[in-house]
Amino acid sequence: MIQLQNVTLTFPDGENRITAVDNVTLRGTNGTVTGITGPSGSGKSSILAVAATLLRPDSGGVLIGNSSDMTDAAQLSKHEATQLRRERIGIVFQQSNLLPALTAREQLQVMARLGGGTSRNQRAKIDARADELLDAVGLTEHAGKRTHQLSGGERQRVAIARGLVHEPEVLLVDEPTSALDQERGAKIMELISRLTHERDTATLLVTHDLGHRDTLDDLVTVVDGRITTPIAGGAPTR
Ligand SMILES: Nc1ncnc2c1ncn2[C@@H]1O[C@H](COP(=O)(O)OP(=O)(O)OP(=O)(O)O)[C@@H](O)[C@H]1O
Repeated sequence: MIQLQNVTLTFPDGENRITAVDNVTLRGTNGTVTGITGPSGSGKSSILAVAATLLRPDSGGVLIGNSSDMTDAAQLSKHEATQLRRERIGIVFQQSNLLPALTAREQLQVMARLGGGTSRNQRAKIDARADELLDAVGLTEHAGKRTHQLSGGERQRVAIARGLVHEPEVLLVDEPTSALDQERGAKIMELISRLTHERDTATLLVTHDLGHRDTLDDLVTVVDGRITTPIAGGAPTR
């Protein structure tokens, strides 16, 4: 589970500060995809960056885990936050940031080794997991291809597999369909939904595109940094 609790985030804006996230409380539970939608500039990516521990909020908590093993990521040092991210959070952000020199399989192996050990046994386990995930996203045949040899949809699938290879509890996805046509976008959303349910991750997914509403388990709308509408059993607001 991930829960943002009364999170506020501001950025410097000349002599003032702009409030990008305004007292947001939002919960993502295991095995569900929670969509976050809203107009451009409303604070969606900022919410995701706080959830990813990439930005520390001015105030509020970022609770990760279940009640027996709960961490407030907002209280961690930079080093501790990096460690938490490598072990417990999967990130699939815009422009999937795949490394051009690596094959699809290597992208996953490198990511998994950052969080795991380097013994021969651990490496073998990581390699097996990378192959299993490439299979889960339908890319076994493309495992040896480098980034420029893959289509946009294939790159997005590698990015999703990479986000899951260290078996995170939380998966954070920013606009996964923005570079894809309707059909490929629908496939990516179905893939994220299936993997979230199968792997029991708490997935937060930012999207403009409500054409894929059916693949979201919950949906919240952000306007001016605030959550305005929990829809159909959506997350709580404050
Ligand atoms: N690094 C930054 N420095 C200053 N202001 C920022 C920074 N990042 C975001 N902002 C501001 O914070 C607000 C929220 O931005 P954010 O990127 O979170 O919105 P968004 O809903 O994700 O937008 P979009 O849908 O266009 O990606 C905006 O007013 C934006 O200009």
